[in-house]
Amino acid sequence: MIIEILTTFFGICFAVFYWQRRQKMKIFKKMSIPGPEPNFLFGNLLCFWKKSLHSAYQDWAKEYGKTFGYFEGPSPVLVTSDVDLLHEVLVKNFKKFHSRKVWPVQVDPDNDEDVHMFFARGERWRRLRSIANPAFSTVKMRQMSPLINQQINNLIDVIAMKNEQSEEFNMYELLQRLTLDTIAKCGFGLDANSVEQPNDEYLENCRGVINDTTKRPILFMLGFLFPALHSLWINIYYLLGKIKFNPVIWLEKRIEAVINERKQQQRAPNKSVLMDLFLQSEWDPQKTEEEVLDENKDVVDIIAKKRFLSTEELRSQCLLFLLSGYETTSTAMAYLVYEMAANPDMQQKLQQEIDQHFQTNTLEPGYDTVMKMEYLDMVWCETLRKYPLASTVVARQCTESTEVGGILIPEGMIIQANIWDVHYSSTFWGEETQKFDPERFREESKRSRHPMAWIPFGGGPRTCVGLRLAQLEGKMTIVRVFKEFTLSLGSLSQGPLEVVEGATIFPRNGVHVKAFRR
Ligand code: HEM
Repeated sequence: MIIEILTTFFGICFAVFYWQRRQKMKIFKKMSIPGPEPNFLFGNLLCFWKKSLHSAYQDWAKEYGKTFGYFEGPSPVLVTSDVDLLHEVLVKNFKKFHSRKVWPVQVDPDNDEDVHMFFARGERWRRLRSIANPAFSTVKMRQMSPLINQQINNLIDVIAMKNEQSEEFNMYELLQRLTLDTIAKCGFGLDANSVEQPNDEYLENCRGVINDTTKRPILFMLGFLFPALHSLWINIYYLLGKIKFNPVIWLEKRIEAVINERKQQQRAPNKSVLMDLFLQSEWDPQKTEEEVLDENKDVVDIIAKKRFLSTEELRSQCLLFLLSGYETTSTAMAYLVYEMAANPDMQQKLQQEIDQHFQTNTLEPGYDTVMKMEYLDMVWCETLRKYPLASTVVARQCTESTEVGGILIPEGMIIQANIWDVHYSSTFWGEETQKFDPERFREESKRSRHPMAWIPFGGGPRTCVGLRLAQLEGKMTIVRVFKEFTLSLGSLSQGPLEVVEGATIFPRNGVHVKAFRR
């Protein structure tokens, strides 16, 4: 009898659950948006078991057109490579699309304390972003140039050594070390030298964070399948971190120690160090909101509030900059190096431009000179067109139902930009989109192109805040490496470059090269 009652009870629960899911999954049909048929439990998530997001999106775009819908568990995601629709969502209607996609195992963007700019939304995002923006101004970039040059010196020394020993080496690995040292110096005033120290703890743990999602696939899958149980998944995540080593928690603690050390030193803030800018904005945790506002009577309340970060936000913001400063720029440079080594004629052209701007070997390229170099810019832009390595993060959640491009988007729906499809579209880039061709970025062709045709850094008010730093560091490094060396592909990087998707899309086996002194 009890067994029959239990069976009936669970049967009814399952039927209700099944019916509700199926109802939710009718949404794209009601909107007349095509897409792959979802499974009632997984949605279309099982497709990503074998394929990365960006390649599945490209395949689906071929089958269903520029705009289609799929499901992550029960959550609908509208994917689009329609540049007008993207412009509406990212730029024109930003007010209703200011939120990013909320991942199943991440902090609550509105209620948790330790939220950084990437996850924040609404007013909180506005405040965090307005504090971070000045750190990436042109003036700051000029101030950071000498610090970046110091870090590149170490890289050049290592390449010179490899050259003397006629050794093939993984340039991607070295570039990761360089970008970590640079963000450590420019971001936190730390003298790291992971370029010359193979087992650097920061590097190991940053790599650990980037690979974190792939280490807990079951937890992340559960999070996608049952998003309503968000707080359960996040608690399990932290619990696992206590039982088993978690690099995120390790880095958070180290950052906290660095913050405390810097506070105790009580020295004048260094204008070129990001953390000092944040420290000046820290809300003294001992003070109440009224006291802070009282001390800032000269400014209107809301503006006074806008100037401050909580201690938890400060720590999270620093961790965000450490990770984003390290991973993305090194990957972009690795692709650029690969293309230059694979295309010696273009490498030679780049070297000619470098030689025109820098006559001697003892060069210290700064912001103003590298920004003037036209061919370097064309090579940089074409690299990011061919390899939009952070494309999967360009997504927005609709916070208020609205019509865009003739489609009524309901509140809560995710709009995902299909950047690979845009960057490989023959409409903007001609027929040979697989070919690496910097000439696409000659000034005159740039002018006539749609503003959303090239968006490796995303678009609208939430576009990448570190764009200028990435560009400066990337270009300065390339100038110095190719001024001194000619690179050719090593035996381990012959053949087409295989890419793999993690936090970014990166070369699976690195970029192996041989260096020859010029
Ligand atoms: C080549 C290098 C880089 C690429 C390709 C890249 C790409 C991106 C992309 C696609 C986004 C999402 C934009 C959107 O949703 O519209 C983003 C956001 C962001 N990036 Fe970068 N990035 C790079 C370097 C950096 C660096 C060096 C930093 C900091 C030191 C940084 C910090 C951030 C932050 C904080 C955000 C979040 C902005 C917000 O939500 O307001 N990025 N980046």
